[in-house]
This record gives sequence, C-alpha cells and structure tokens, in this order.
Amino acid sequence: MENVSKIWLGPLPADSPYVKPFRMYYIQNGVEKNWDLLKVHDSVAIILYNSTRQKLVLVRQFRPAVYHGVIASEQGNFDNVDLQAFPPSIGVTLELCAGIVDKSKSWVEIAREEVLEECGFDVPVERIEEVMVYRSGVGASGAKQAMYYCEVSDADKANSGGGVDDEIIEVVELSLDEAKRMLQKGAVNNSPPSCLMGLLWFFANKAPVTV
Ligand SMILES: O=c1ccn([C@@H]2O[C@H](COP(=O)(O)OP(=O)(O)O[C@H]3O[C@H](CO)[C@@H](O)[C@H](O)[C@H]3O)[C@@H](O)[C@H]2O)c(=O)[nH]1
Repeated sequence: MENVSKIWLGPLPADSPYVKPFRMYYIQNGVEKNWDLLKVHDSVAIILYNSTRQKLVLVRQFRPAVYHGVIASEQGNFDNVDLQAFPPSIGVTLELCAGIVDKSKSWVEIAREEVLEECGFDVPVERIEEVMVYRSGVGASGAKQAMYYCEVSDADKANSGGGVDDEIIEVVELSLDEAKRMLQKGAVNNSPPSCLMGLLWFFANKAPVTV
C-alpha cells in the first residue's frame, strides 16, 4: 500500500470530477463578505461490526490529503519532500468503510455497494440502518455525509474486499479493545472525526455488554 515512490503537486485542472473551488459573496449585517469554498461530493460511511468474530471492520488506505496535511503541519510547506524523512506510511489512515455519492442510486444502496466493494460483505439494504446525517468540512466544503450501521457475520463474506479499479484498500479487523484505545484521552491517530464518532456511537449503542 505504501509503495509510493514519487510525489509532486500541480495546479487543479478546471474539469476535476472531485473538487471544484470557487468564491461565494454575501452581505451579512450590511457588510459584504466572501468565503472561499470547495464543492466536493457528498458521501456515505458505514460502521461495520462482524458479530461472528466480535470485530469492527475498518479500512486502511493511503490518503494523499492526509500525507500533504502532515507534512504541511511539520515543515510548513510541501517543497522538496524527503520521502525518507516523511515516508508515505504517515499518510495511511484507518477509517470507516465509505464512499462518495456520485451516482443516481439511493444513498443506502451506495452504502451497500461500498460494504461489498471495500470490505467484501454482501448484505441487503434492509440490514443497513441509518445512524445520522451531518456536514463535514464546515469551513471549506459543507459536504453532507450519512452514517450507517450494519452488523455482518462471516456468512455474509462474498469476497476479500479491497476496492474496485485501481483502489488499494486494506480491510482491517479491530477488536473492541483496540477500537477503544483509538478513543482514549490523548490518543493521536490519522482517523477522520467521522470514524471516531462512529466508533463512539457503536460503543454507546451497539457494543455487546460484557460482564
Ligand atoms: O482526487 C481524487 C478523489 C477521488 N478519487 C477516486 O475516487 C474514489 C473515491 O473514493 P470513495 O471510496 O468513493 O470515497 P472516499 O475516498 O472513501 O471518501 C469518503 O469518505 C471519507 C471518510 O468518511 C470522507 O472523509 C470523504 O469526505 C468521503 O468522500 C477514490 O478511491 C479514488 O479512486 C480520485 O481518483 N481522485
């Protein structure tokens, strides 16, 4: 996964299918203001719990934006990045199974497809429960994300997951203790807030009661 050998930046092409930057102007309290925005796709994310193995199912992947963010925080810019000093592994995240809403299907159907493509579980939409809907990137994109929960079992496993086309996604099973450690006070990890919130929701609402 971290077999990344060369990294460089370039200007955003105007026809990017993923990100469109623009400036919004508005008048608030009689004062003209503006705000620079990014239009990005809405998305779904799915908390997956494998009850056969009592494990949470997450995904690991190299995230260019996280790699960039880590280096920008550390060295203040992204010039002359030294791959020895900043190995690509620093841009690898642990996240909920997720996907962008870029097709005209219902959101829960898109969630079902992501569970199959990324994690290899074939479940009907009736078993996917909506948890909550929120806005991410409130400073830059305001994109909507719907979070779902689905309990799976080994019997639902249809393939090994890993994504489609040239996606490189590793399926990771976390014990509940390992997941709890991600939420401990002082924990530092690369996971997005949606993943951490999803884990908190799981522990508050779904985790098996242990005596
Ligand atoms: O610049 C880009 C952007 C996306 N892709 C492709 O598009 C896919 C989109 O992936 P998908 O699995 O549909 O969505 P995610 O990348 O998982 O991202 C969603 O899930 C994340 C975790 O919740 C959120 O942070 C994001 O905002 C949300 O879009 C990627 O894998 C790539 O194949 C590119 O090739 N280039």
